[in-house]
Amino acid sequence: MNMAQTDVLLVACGSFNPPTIMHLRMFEIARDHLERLGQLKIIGGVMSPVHDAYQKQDLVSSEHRCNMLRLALSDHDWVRLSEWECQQSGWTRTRQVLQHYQNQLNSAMNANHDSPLKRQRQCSNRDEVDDAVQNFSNWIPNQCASSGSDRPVKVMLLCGADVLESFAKPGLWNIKDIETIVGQHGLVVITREGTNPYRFIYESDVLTKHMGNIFIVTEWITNEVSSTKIRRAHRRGDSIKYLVPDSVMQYIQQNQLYQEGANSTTNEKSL
Ligand SMILES: Nc1ncnc2c1ncn2[C@@H]1O[C@H](COP(=O)(O)OP(=O)(O)OP(=O)(O)O)[C@@H](O)[C@H]1O
Ligand SMILES: NC(=O)c1ccc[n+]([C@@H]2O[C@H](COP(=O)(O)O)[C@@H](O)[C@H]2O)c1
Ligand SMILES: [Zn+2]
Repeated sequence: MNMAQTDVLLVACGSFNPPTIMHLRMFEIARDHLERLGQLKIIGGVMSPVHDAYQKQDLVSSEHRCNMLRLALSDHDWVRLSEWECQQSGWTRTRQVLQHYQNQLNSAMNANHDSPLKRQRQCSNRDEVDDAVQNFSNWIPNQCASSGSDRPVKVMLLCGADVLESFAKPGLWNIKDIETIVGQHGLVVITREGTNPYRFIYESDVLTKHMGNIFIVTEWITNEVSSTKIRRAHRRGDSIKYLVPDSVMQYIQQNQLYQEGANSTTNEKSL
């Protein structure tokens, strides 16, 4: 392995209402691209569905969304579901979400090895270490838990270019949060129809300042599936097979999600 490599955990935040094949593809596209560049090693991925309090149009309960993600990821070898956001008392800003995973990862890595920190904690606060290991094991990539490596793992945000462009929506993102996300964590952005992430970075001082930490990944095998389009198709009785994992499609049918009448009469935005 190249000694200059940094280990990375990719975290995708979103509604996943429902999870689509593109949500899963994002991780593949990102890993291929980043590993080809040579400096980053992707040791795992986490899908972190947003809390019900996010109150996006037609958002089904986090219980359903987590169940669907669990099914979608049941045989995934390197991406895991984290229910942490959904278990909080309200919506958590993305900077705090990333910070949480980074903290968990740091303490669990320390707990995992016979580090001075672990020895210190064994004397003073054993429960905290056990908690970290417990929570850690739910979403931690296997190779990380067993790597025996003392190298830090960097938590990066994985998103589509529409989320990057939402940084400019007045009142939606705190500028300090953006600075922390791009400056300390880093951003992996998958291109999406109707977006121009290169121009968007050019037009932003803070993004330009941290552009070394922003990776734009062009999806050449374009696929404009979105959860909105899935909900719409299902509501109209059209097939959604091959657009969501089969297990997710069955779950939607069994639980009668996204039925006719469930949506508003307004036109839904596609991203
Ligand atoms: N086709 C796609 N190409 C690139 N990124 C995508 C695509 N679909 C979803 N994403 C990304 O997945 C993450 C989760 O998004 P989200 O749950 O909003 O899915 P969505 O398909 O955009 O759903 P909705 O239509 O309800 O907004 C976001 O970072 C979003 O940009
Ligand atoms: N200020 C913030 O931290 C902020 C603002 C808007 C959306 N988000 C997050 O971005 C994701 C976007 O999801 P949607 O694309 O489904 O709206 C969600 O996980 C949401 O929590 C974060
Ligand atoms: Zn979206």
